[in-house]
Amino acid sequence: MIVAIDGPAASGKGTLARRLADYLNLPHLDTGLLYRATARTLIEHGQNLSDVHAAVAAARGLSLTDFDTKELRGRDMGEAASIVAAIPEVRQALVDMQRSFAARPGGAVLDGRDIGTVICPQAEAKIYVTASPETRASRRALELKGQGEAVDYQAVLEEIRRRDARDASRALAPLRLAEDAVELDTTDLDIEAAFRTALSIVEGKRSKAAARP
Ligand SMILES: Nc1ncnc2c1ncn2[C@@H]1O[C@H](COP(=O)(O)OP(=O)(O)OP(=O)(O)O)[C@@H](O)[C@H]1O
Ligand SMILES: Nc1ccn([C@@H]2O[C@H](COP(=O)(O)O)[C@@H](O)[C@H]2O)c(=O)n1
Repeated sequence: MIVAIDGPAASGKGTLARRLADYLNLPHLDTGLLYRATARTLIEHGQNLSDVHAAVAAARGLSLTDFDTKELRGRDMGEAASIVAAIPEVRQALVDMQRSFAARPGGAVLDGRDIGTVICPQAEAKIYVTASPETRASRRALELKGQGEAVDYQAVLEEIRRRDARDASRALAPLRLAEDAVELDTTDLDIEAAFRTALSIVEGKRSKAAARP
């Protein structure tokens, strides 16, 4: 079964995707890492984030095994990733890798911005995770504080709003709710409650798929 989890920045996609993948014993791909790693390669080589040729070469050179997640997860890399992610040729260069991952025997859980709409429109379960921008910013600020970073809540909120606006307004594969996705607003749900709700959505879709002739 393919489970597609999409949603805006810091909505809890990754947390839910990891928990669901563990529970369902499926491999998980955090597709944001692909865009973050593409941006990091450009930065490391002193190249411009809007250099289409260099960005496509960086995206094509990626391998799913060489992600140093901790470094890629930084705030600056999130912002840089959203700039390269707006380049249609970069998105195109990353499609096959994501689809191959999703096509693993037994299925997979993928989280990102366009999984249910573009990468895996055939996914059996699609969840669009949201929460208010203020809630997302406080959760992210708490996370960063826990990692020892000095955090300005207002700056985190602005970053989240800016990234969402860029992701939702790009020409190719913008962030949006797939027609057949279930929206899960976690503003008033803790992680456990959000996971239970997500799991019930997935299990509902799985039983429906199994009942189909
Ligand atoms: N329902 C929830 N209640 C409280 N905290 C949550 C909830 N869901 C996620 N979090 C926390 O919010 C933060 C952001 O979650 P997470 O990293 O899963 O979001 P994301 O959507 O994957 O982020 P990004 O878009 O940056 O990849 C984390 O610190 C996580 O522990
Ligand atoms: N399927 C995806 C996944 C991510 N992006 C872009 O990457 C940025 C970083 O993603 P995170 O999930 O790690 O925060 C994100 O802001 C998007 O611009 C994407 O376009 N498509």
